Amino acid sequence: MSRPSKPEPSQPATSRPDDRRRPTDASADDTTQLDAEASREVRSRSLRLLGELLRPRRGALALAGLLVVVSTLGQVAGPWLVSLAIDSAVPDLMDGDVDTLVLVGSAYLVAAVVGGLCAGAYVRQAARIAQGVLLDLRRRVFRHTQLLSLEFHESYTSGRIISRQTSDLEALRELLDGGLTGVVSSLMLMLFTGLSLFLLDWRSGLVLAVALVPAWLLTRWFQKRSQVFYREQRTTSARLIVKFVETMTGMRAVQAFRRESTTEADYGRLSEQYRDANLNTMGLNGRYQPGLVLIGNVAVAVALALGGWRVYSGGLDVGVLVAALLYVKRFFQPIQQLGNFYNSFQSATAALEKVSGLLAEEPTVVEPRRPVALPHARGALRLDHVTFRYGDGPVVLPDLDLTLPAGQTVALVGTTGAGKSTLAKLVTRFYDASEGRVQLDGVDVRDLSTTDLRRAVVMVTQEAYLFSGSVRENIALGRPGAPQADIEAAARAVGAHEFIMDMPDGYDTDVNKRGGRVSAGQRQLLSFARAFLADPAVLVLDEATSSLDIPGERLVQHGLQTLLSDRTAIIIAHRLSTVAIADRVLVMEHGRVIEDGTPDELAAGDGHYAALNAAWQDSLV
Ligand SMILES: Nc1ncnc2c1ncn2[C@@H]1O[C@H](COP(=O)(O)OP(=O)(O)OP(=O)(O)O)[C@@H](O)[C@H]1O
Repeated sequence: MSRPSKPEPSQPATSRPDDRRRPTDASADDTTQLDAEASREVRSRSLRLLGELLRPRRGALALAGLLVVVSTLGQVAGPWLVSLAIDSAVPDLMDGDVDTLVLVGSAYLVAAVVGGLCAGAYVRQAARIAQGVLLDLRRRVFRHTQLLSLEFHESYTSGRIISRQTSDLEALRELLDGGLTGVVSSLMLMLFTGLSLFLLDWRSGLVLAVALVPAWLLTRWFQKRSQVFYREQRTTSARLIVKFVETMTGMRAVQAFRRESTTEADYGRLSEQYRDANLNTMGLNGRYQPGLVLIGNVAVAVALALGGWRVYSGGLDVGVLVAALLYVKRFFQPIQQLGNFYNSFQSATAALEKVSGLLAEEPTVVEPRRPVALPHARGALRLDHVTFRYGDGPVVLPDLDLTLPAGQTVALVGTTGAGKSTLAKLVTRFYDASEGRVQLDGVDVRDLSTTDLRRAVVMVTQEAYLFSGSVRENIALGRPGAPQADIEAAARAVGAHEFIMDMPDGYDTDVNKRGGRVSAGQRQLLSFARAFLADPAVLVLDEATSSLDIPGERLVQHGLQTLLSDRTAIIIAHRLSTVAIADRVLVMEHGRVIEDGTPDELAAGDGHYAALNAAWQDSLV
């Protein structure tokens, strides 16, 4: 029997019902427009996360604050000391008194040295805080994503998860690494420079205040536009990553269905959109920055003209004018940095919103608070009036009532979409029943600890996933810490020992290196060995559909029989040979068991199984 292969987990969840998406959860994170309430919620969620990350670092933050204040004071003291030097020290020197100049000069030096040292210490301190926050976040995102139930992973594409862990964390890194440190010191510098100017000469201060009006208007204009452009930049970049990851992970399907030109065209279109979004933001910067420089220079010119006139008419000392001009000039320099920062701030806010959305997702399958201990399960299974639907979707299993005695081998057969895999996912508790319960040895699986459950029930999936590492490590996953003798015994039992010994380094062969590549059948045998070593009471097996050649199938069949021995087994069967070794066959359709009996009984009848069996027999001729 052949059937279409399952959707790759990384493929977009096009068939999933979208109506259960909440505005604040991670599935809404690709939306560019949110309504007011949703965006408030998203913002407060991001701020909560930021608070959680910063709270343990309060002391370090206070120290950074102190360092930045001292370094800024050191910087703003400069122009004021210059004015003192011009207006007092130089005249004193002309009168033969050198002390003032020495005093002012020394003060300048001390201010410069202390300011410089504190600025350096501030940068290092800020970097330590930023890196600590990023480390926490990176670990949290990874840990959390691993903890989330299969339901989440089946609906959230892997491209999007990769986006969270890479480009979103990268945006936060950029902000924390460079931007934020610079902006805090820039803001401090502007504040202190403005204050010093007003204290030194309030009339020049007024020139600055007037110049701030167009600068503020320009900045508002810039902010509004860049907000849109920046969101666009981030969404187009995320789409690009998603497309890339999906194409690469689904490469086999892409090539098999000759989708190369379509995917290339799609990717090219997304790349162009990304380029346009980048050009938009850069174009905006190209107008904002020169605008600010112009306003700053006009302010300096006006302050110079007015101040020059006042010096001429005796209302202002030259030194004060020089210092005032230095202050005005300095005031505008950091604004440009603020403009730049605003961009990375935008990306980082969007990134934080998405990351906090991911972290706000909760596992749908939760560990019981007070688990019932089941250290040695026998393997008796019961599905007690189980009804199941994915999320708010249609009912997939309606009121299924089934008893599987310990030690029975049950083959599940049925049309595609009948609910066989769903049944397997309920028994292994990757999902919880919507109604009714699944029991193992009379205990509801929701009351078992994950450790007991995973020890008692093991699932061998179609893909027979191998982790990077040696053959030995891959088998040992069944029982971590198992001695070599047990690993080898497991491999021998399922018939994998011979081909393992033929590999370049035997059990130490790396499965991902050349020479370590294994065939589909061998891969299955390795996963059987892993399950054999785990020795569970219940085995759930999604039999591979890949057409093995006859010797390969025989090998796998033999391995399978040893693996089953006398444990309870549920096999989603695709081969007649597997069904034949089962004690019982369940034929499923639309989530219901429509036939139930031994293979011989059912084959002798005139139901679905008999027809299926006849077709199988014919295909063997
Ligand atoms: N993660 C999911 N989210 C929503 N619906 C799902 C999900 N997985 C499966 N379904 C739906 O549930 C129904 C049963 O699917 P299931 O995979 O259990 O069938 P199956 O009998 O194992 O089919 P196949 O032999 O093709 O694997 C199908 O209609 C399918 O579309």
